[in-house]
Formats: sequence, C-alpha cells, structure tokens
Amino acid sequence: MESNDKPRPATPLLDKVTSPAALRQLPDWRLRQLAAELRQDTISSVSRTGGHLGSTLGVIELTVAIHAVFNTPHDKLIWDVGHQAYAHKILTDRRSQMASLRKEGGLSGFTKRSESVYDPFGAAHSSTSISAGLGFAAARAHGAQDVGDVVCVIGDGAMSAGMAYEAINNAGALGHRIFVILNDNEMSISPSVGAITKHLATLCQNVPLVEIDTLLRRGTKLLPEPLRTGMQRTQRAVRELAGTNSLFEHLGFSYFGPVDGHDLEHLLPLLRALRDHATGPVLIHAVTRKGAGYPPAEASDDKHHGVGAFNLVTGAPAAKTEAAPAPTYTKVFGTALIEEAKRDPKVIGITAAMASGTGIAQFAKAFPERSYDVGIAEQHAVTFAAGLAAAGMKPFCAIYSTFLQRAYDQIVHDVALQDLPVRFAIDRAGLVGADGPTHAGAFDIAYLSNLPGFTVMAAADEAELVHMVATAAVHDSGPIAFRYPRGEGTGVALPQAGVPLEIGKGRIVREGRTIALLTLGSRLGEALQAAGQLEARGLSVTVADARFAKPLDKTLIEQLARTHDVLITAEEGAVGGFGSHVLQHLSDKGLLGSRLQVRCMSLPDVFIQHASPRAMYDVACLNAVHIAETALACLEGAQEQYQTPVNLVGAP
Ligand SMILES: Cc1ncc(C[n+]2csc(CCOP(=O)(O)OP(=O)(O)O)c2C)c(N)n1
Ligand SMILES: CC(=O)[C@@H](O)[C@H](O)COP(=O)(O)O
Ligand SMILES: [Mg+2]
Repeated sequence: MESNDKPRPATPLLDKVTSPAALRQLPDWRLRQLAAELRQDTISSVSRTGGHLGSTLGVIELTVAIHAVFNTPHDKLIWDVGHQAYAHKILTDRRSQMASLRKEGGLSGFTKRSESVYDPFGAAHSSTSISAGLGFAAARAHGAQDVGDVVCVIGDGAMSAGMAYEAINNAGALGHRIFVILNDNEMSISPSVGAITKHLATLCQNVPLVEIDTLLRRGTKLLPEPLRTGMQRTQRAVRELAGTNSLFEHLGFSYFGPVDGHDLEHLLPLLRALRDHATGPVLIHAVTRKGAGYPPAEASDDKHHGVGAFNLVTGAPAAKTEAAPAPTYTKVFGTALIEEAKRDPKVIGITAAMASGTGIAQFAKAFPERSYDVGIAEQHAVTFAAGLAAAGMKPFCAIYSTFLQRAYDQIVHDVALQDLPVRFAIDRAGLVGADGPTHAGAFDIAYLSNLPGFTVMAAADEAELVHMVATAAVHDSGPIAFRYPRGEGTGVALPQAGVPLEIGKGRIVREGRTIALLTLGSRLGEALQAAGQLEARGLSVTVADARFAKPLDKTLIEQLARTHDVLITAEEGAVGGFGSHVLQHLSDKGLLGSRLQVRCMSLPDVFIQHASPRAMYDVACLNAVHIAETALACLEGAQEQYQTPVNLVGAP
C-alpha cells in the first residue's frame, strides 16, 4: 500500500482551530503543538498535490506566531512571493481546499486577493512585499479604515532584488510603523548568492537576540530604570551589546536579530514587545531552515523547493519516473550553450536566481568561470549583460519570460537603444500550468517585437532551439531573443550541431493550396494536427513555421496571402504580437482584401487561471481543434472568433 494512501496524521488541535481568531484564544504552550500539527498537515497535503513545500516548512512557526500576535486580517500580513504561504492558507479558511492546490479551479500556489481576505496583496514574483506593505502603512496614515499593523515576510533570496531596497529606502525615510520579517534560510531556489547574503551571515554571527535579552533581564537590577521600560533605549542597549551594525539600521529601520525563527518561546515575546512598543519601521531577522521538520526535504539540495506529489515516508516522487520521451527544452538549451561556449570563449551564461530552471546550472558545471548567478535581479542581469556585450563578450541572458518583464526598461534603454548584441534565452514562454497567470510567458513577443533592431525568434521544437542558440551565438548586430516553452520537447531528432538560421526567414513545413497555417513557436505541432483534421475533410493545407517574429519573413507572408484563401497565424503570446505584425504588413501591402480571410490566433486578452498547460490552451482556444475550426469558419466566411468563457477568467 502506498504510504500516501495512509490516513492523514492526527491533528486534534488544528482541527479545532478554524480561524486565526480561534488560534489567538490558545495559550502559548499550546501553540507549539499547533505548529507541530500544522507542519504534519502541510507535509501530508503537499505529498498529494505537490507544490512549494520547503519554503512553507521553513515558516511554520513564524506563521503561527504572526497570527497569534497580530490581528489578521485587520492587520495586514503580506508574504513575499507567496510560495511559502501554504500553512497560512491552512490557518485561514482554506484547509478544506488544500487538495485542490495548484489544480484547475483550485487554490492558487501563491497568495491571491480574490482567494481570501487574509491575502491582502497577491504575489508570485518576488520582492514586492515591502513596497506593498509600505503602501498599506501610508494608506493608514491617510486615514484608511481597515488597515491595522502591516507585517511583511520576505526571504533572504527575495532580499537580493533591488526593489526590496527601493522600498526600504522609502520606508526608512517615511518612518511609518511597519514590521518586516526577514526569513533567512540561506536559500533562494539554490543557495543564496551575493554580498547581501554575506552581510546577513555576518549578522547571524552576532549574539542571538534571546541571549542578549536574558543578559538584559539578569542585569535589570543593575540597569537604570529607563532601560527597563523605554523601548528605544532598550533597543540602543541591545544594539550596543550585540555590536550589530546592520545595513537596515543605517537605512532607518530598527533591527532585531538574529532570532531563531523556529522557537516560539523567542518569537512570541519579541513580536508582542514590538507590537506594543515599536514606533517606526522594524526589521526582525529570523533564522530558519528551509524544509524544516521533514528530513527528506532538509537533506535534499534544493530543500524540496518545488516538488510533485511524493511518498510521505521516503520523500521520493510518487509517480514512477519513466524515461522521458524527450529532453526538456531547458536541458537542450543548456547543452547547446555549452557547445557554443566550447567553440567561442566569449560566450557567457547569466541567470537571475534560476540556475537550475534555466539550464545555467548545467552550463556552470562546464564553464564555472563564464557563468553568473546575479540573484533575483533581472534588471541588473540585463544591464550587466549589456555591459559585457559592449565590451565584446557574448552574454546569454537566460530568464523566464514572466520574470524578464521586470527588466523592460533595461531591455529598451540599455540594450536596444545602444544596439548591443545581448542574447536573450527566454524560457517558460507561453502558458506554464500550475503556477498560473503570474508565471505565464505571455507578453515577450509583443514587448520585444516592437523594439527597433531586435531580432525575435521562437522555437517550434527542440531541434529548432539548437539552431536558434547557434544563430544567437553568431549574431553580433544588435539584440536577439529566442523563446521556448516549459517542459519536454517534441522528441524530434537533435542535430549534431546547431546551424545558424538565415535571419528573418521562415520555412514551409507542408505544402497545400487553400488554407495556410502560419505558426510562431511550438504551436506548430498543433497546426500540423489541425492540418491533418482539415485534410480528412478534403481540404488542402499549407503549414509554415515563421521562426521569426522580427524581422518578419515578408516574402513568405505575401506568398501565403496571395496563394491561399485563408491565412491563420497562431502563437503562444498575447494579442499585439506576431499576428498583429503580420496583419500590419498585409495591410501595408494592400493584401487585406475581401478574397483573403485572415485570422490571428493568440492568447486572449485575459489572465488565464492555473490548470494543466493543455487545459489552459483549451481556454485560450489555441489547440489543434480550435485551429481547425477557425480555418473552417473562415472558409465559410463566418466572422465570429472564439470567446474565452467568462467563468474561467478571474482577477489575479
Ligand atoms: C522576480 C522573480 N524572479 C524569480 C522568481 C523565482 N523564485 C521564486 S521563489 C525564489 C527563491 C526565493 O527565495 P527566498 O525569498 O529566500 O524564499 P525561500 O524559498 O528561501 O523561502 C525564486 C528565485 C520569482 N518568483 N520572482
Ligand atoms: C515560486 C517560483 O517562482 C518558482 O519556484 C517557480 O514555481 C518555478 O517554476 P518552474 O517549475 O517552471 O521552474
Ligand atoms: Mg530563502
């Protein structure tokens, strides 16, 4: 019998605690039991659904302590990224829905305003919590009624992003009362990197706050009266005793730490004291362990950052790992980049805290001195790459489509305007599944293809990806990007070596006469299936792979338009991308006449909620059946387009 089929762990106390208000009725000594049950419940639940386990396990005690001390939801608890909020979800009205986590129609894997009043601010991209929290604090100062205290929980990884410091800079100057809990587990998805990480480690070498506190209490009689009661003076004394000299203090925050983030006996009195006495911005440095309390997670390299369903006893994946039919696009990219780097010493790999997710970890094993993990710092990654390119290097900036959105001004101002040959390897293009709309790679085609001088490619399969890496490696005249989806490739044979593509040239994959399906990226497979379905109805179909969203293969587009009755474009990107450029070109050439029926199939103008990628593409009406039906409708002269069902569209 699979251990996952075993009954859930007994949680007698948690079963009674049906709200944070009920939790606040418990005496402190029972909160430890509550935390233990919450941990077991979380592990058991995630063993069935999969998800971001390690991060939540690291904040179990913090979650309990915050809800015990602060009056949520009137007090605003803002989780950075939101991937560590599963225990918070269990405590805040969503326990019964945990089986639906990250599944179609179910709970989001992140915090989400539309899901609960206990999620005052949604997230999934990192390092937004302090800015948002400061917004709440400022609103309170302006008289907003339903805003009590503001507590932001931000990880050490998230603390590598510039945005966190922009917020601290502002908060330190404004002086509003706000609590920032820095959850320091020395881990991002992989071990945290950078000078800030070193600074935090130095702070952790200070005498733990609890020992200072004991010292203070023991020495109370010897201390003058104001030290016992005056919070500000006590803080100063604590700081002097601890000898802390944290960056945060210099920026106007009161710094408290390090404190053991798993010890409720330390956390509760500290949070209560601060709640009762603090006047301005406060930073509490809590030291935690990612994956805490679940040995398989603690022992794993990534501390079970993100896992599928697993066996509760061993921590091993529940599904037997059969040999994958094809390598992932990420793996193919990593291997191809290594091959280019062997040929060319100028090739550099850059990741923003996604080394394993982007394949740069693979590259770093082969070329450690030519790879950079800059932390969660996409903006910096892009301008850093621009600097490298300006000095003659060949930087490959490997960033997920959704996270590259962060760096748009850097792409425009530092790269495109200076025509610098930065190579953008854009992973997770299109819909990604369980992570949902926050992680969808929807916009890059649109936001890159409108930039002068940019070359934008999309890989139809993993062999194409190898050629696009080679194309980017030799392309020295201006910026170039290539995008590819999450997950496994199609299983096509991989070329021995990448062969640079002719810039701005697409390819005809199958020739027909009546209907032309022109795809950009990996909808090619769906288009070929659609062509098969249409052929079964006696229709003659051409399928072409555009390869380039920019520059357009104008000759190919004009040829398809002149020789077919129907032209359909399909792409895994938002409205305003490839199809729009094709339409513009047809219009410029006067080819949009009554004879030719044209349809642009793109992601619809809505945020599609999490589900399997296939189900999400069904919502988007971008699977083979939709392409075939659109072609038929065009032939019949029907004007209506697919409409996305309204009930599947919700606020992010
Ligand atoms: C802007 C952005 N870039 C990258 C990511 C991917 N990402 C999600 S969680 C994470 C690590 C966060 O580390 P930390 O804040 O320390 O939290 P922990 O998982 O250690 O609890 C990263 C890089 C993201 N969510 N947002
Ligand atoms: C929380 C977060 O942003 C990442 O952990 C993300 O979920 C990773 O996604 P992939 O699984 O596609 O790498
Ligand atoms: Mg961390």
